[in-house]
Amino acid sequence: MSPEAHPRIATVTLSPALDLTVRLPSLRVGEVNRAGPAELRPAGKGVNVSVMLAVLGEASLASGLLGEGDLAAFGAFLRPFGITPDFVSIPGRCRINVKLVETGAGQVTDINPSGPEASAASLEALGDRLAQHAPKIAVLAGSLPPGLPPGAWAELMAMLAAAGTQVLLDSSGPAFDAALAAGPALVKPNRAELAALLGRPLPDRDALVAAGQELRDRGIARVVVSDGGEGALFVLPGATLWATPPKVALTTTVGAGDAMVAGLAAAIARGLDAEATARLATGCAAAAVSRDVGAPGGGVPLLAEIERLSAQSRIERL
Ligand SMILES: O=P(O)(O)OC[C@H]1O[C@](O)(CO)[C@@H](O)[C@@H]1O
Repeated sequence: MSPEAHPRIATVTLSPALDLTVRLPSLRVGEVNRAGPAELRPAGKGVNVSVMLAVLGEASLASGLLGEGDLAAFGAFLRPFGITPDFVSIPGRCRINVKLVETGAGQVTDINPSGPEASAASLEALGDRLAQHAPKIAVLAGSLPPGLPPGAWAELMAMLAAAGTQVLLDSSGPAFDAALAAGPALVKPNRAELAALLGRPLPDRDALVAAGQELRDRGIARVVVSDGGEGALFVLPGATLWATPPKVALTTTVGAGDAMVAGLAAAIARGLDAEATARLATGCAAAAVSRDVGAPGGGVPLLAEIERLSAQSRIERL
């Protein structure tokens, strides 16, 4: 089998989407808004992670549950990046997630509807397939489709445990909560998601660090908390760090967290130390924020830009 058939990293998206990105100077709610050309492209958290991994030179398997009517379009999008699509097909079409990028205020409004319903049998088929691939690392990312219980990620993790796969988890709400007990190797909530999980506000850096340590005490070896333009907290084996990215022009926040997760997956696959991990993940997120979303193919960042922003990120030991 070719090495590409067995990439060491798999991404799993249970509710992929076509992202419809519309750029306009400002959004006038309740009025007719005219905009330039819109862009529609395959996305969803794990899919975005696979694309960013490709930029970093890491082949990956993009898997998950995908509407049968979208398999061809996702395959055609992913293959040129060297990504191996391997979705379990479910009836219907995936959701269309709307991203309204206001160029004036530099803010993004996301509308993420629910996708087609998935069955327990489709999740089991996916778990079997992933266990056969036995990737070194699996990135489980995004929300759950209707039809699956909050324990869906935990169920997949149990199936991957026998294969010795390390799981990186980026989810939120009850699905995140339920997956914690299944022992992910890394979690990457943002500040709001972590506050929701712990049921208390996390108003400052001290509160975030305490919350990160709390998850470490629950047995999660790596806890990364993203905090927008402020940077991110990295509670990693041997070091607790805060990474601050250099100031970049904000084009879109869509996919910045996914880019950070890609950097984390690549860092673990490469055995990077804590500081190099924080640098790479922060550089990936900053490059995603400043990329030209209007460029053909959704403006995928260049590796050189990621390297520049990684090198310019400030790392503090806490
Ligand atoms: O699965 P969720 O949480 O609805 O997130 C999906 C959305 O998140 C993104 O992956 C950005 O993080 C978008 O591409 C996608 O529309």
